[in-house]
Amino acid sequence: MTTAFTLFGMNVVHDVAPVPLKNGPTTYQEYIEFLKKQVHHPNAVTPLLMASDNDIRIQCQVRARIPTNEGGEMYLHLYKNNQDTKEHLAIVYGDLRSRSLDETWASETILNRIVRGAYYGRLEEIVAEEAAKLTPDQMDYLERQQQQAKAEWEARVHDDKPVPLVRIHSECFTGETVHSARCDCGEQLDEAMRQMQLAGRGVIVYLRQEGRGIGLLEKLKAYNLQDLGHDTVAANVLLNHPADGRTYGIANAILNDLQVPNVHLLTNNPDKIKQLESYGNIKVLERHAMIPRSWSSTPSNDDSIYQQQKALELDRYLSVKVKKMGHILDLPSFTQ
Ligand SMILES: Nc1nc2c(ncn2[C@@H]2O[C@H](COP(=O)(O)OP(=O)(O)OP(=O)(O)O)[C@@H](O)[C@H]2O)c(=O)[nH]1
Repeated sequence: MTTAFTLFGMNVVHDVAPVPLKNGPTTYQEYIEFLKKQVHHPNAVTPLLMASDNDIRIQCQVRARIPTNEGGEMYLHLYKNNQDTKEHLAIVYGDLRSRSLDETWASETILNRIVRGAYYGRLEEIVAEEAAKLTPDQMDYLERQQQQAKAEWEARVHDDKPVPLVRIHSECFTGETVHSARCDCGEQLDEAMRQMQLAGRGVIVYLRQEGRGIGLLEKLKAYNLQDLGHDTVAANVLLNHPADGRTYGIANAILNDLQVPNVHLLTNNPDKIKQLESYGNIKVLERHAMIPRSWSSTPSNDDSIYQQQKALELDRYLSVKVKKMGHILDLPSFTQ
């Protein structure tokens, strides 16, 4: 019983004392019915998707806090758009806010807003054992606390905030989930998160463009062609796909929604910079190189044959990105 209570029974940390409870539901069933009305308000409607300059429409539909193993935390933002059916994400560090998430939906309750993450400040449990005592007064309490938290957030916002670190990262199930050593994707994602956590501010736009846009099915076929000796570019082409089929219009719209007109972009890929800036609303003030970990030190002869073989595959992949895809990276002498 208490699990359901803690799901919805959250509040913003502030020094406002909870209002005394009165006229509340008296049974568990009454309490659940009361909360359901707040969460699934019959008249709450999704607003029209937000239009951006390039006619790509996106909307942040939900945001949630994610604590990480390293001790920091970020806010995951989930976006819908009018270009595809994918759930693109923004991993946000620090005080950046989504315009489309913060919009007020018709007839929504304060609990609607909290459940979809459009709240200010921080949430903490206020309801556990005594949940059945909750009353509509509790909603007024949340309402007042949110107004206060929003006012505090607005008072803290200054124009002179540092330019945020930004990474536009394409999904790589093999590199990020099953830790494939064929590519550096997992390593790059971890490094971007590490740097943003350290800086306290930043965004990783996580695009569902698996396999440079060809999808996992085709990427796995491409891996078999690579095992026959074709490189990562040739394998795509042999399967009748472009070497890189990705676009960055949705990333541009997401960054626009998060109100970051200037960015320091973590990338080696010139195409990302060119495409991102082509819409005219976002400027890449600095590019920060993503140097592969294995290229920042010379490989050791003590490595096992297996490790050397693995390193060879990754080096080949990285070299092709430099030689054939124009990535901006110095090739270490041992790959030439
Ligand atoms: N088709 C194909 N896709 C691959 C292969 N290895 C990795 N990928 C995909 O390549 C993409 C890499 O994305 P990113 O790391 O965002 O971009 P990048 O082009 O390497 O550029 P930066 O990392 O920003 O320098 C992901 O979508 C991976 O799934 C491969 O061998 N074949």
